[in-house]
Amino acid sequence: MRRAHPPPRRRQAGPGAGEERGGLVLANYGRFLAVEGGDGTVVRCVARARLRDVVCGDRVGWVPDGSGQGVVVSVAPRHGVLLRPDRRGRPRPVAANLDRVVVVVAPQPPFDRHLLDRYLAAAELCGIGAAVLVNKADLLDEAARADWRARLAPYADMGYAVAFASTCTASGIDALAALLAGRTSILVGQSGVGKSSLVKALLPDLPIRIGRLSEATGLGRHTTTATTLYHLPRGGDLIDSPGVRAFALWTTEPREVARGFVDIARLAPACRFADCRHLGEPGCAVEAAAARGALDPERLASYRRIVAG
Ligand SMILES: Nc1nc2c(ncn2[C@@H]2O[C@H](COP(=O)(O)OP(=O)(O)OP(=O)(O)O)[C@@H](O)[C@H]2O)c(=O)[nH]1
Ligand SMILES: [Zn+2]
Repeated sequence: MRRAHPPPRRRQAGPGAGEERGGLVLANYGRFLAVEGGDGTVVRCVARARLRDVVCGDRVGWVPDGSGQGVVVSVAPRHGVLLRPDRRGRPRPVAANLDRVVVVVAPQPPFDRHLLDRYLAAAELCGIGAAVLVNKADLLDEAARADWRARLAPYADMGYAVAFASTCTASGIDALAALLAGRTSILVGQSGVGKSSLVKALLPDLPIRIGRLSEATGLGRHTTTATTLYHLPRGGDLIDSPGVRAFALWTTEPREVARGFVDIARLAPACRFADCRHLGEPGCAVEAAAARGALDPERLASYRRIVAG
């Protein structure tokens, strides 16, 4: 539960304490954060102990500690926090202030529809918009591309942007850059679909940026595995999260899971029972819609698989 009243904010005061400045968390290395100050410089910071889970994408207030490092003393209210379950299954933030989750799929490794549904449900539950990107489009002839369009048509109908790209031929990369411009996005998807390749295609100077970051933070070997925010050349930011690209939902509670399925959530108010779980109850409008072809039966199957745990 959120507290009705936030605890009073302790003021940083006294000799030697710098003035509070605004910053953006570029990366989180566990104990240390890389914070970009207003002037674009990057400072290594630690967060006040009471500030739990300061993550990549957070807008923070920080003060210099007098030795070239900083202390994060406040975190601005967030929107679009992507969660993932920790080892005990409790939701923990991965990144904050996200506008879009881009779910990357590809002809190779074999497409896993259930996984796509899980990613989209996670984005919905976190209140973040989502898009589906078919990478490795170079492997698709015209007929195969039409198959993919048909397969993803239900998602386009739900309002998700569907795009094609290839990092090999560079086709679709410009369109992807346009889709990402002006927003903060994160790429997720199963291992091997080409997320690293896409990040490299979108940020041609990636090794230089990683070098700058590790220089500024003095945390060389951590910088390639940490969740990191990069400014995109055309505006907007891309968060690359190598360690957390595959994630499960943190809930199997039917009503909560159903909120993650926009097509099911739209139908649910017509179910006979207000607390219908869409698991075979009489008068279930969701099941009826799947039976008459108004709901993709595979979406209902995905929903039921998540609820089954
Ligand atoms: N044909 C084809 N292969 C690609 C394309 N993009 C990436 N690949 C290949 O797909 C394989 C996996 O690419 P990665 O970028 O490492 O995939 P990833 O999704 O980052 O994988 P993880 O790091 O395991 O999550 C590599 O062998 C790439 O060369 C593409 O557009 N077309
Ligand atoms: Zn129902």
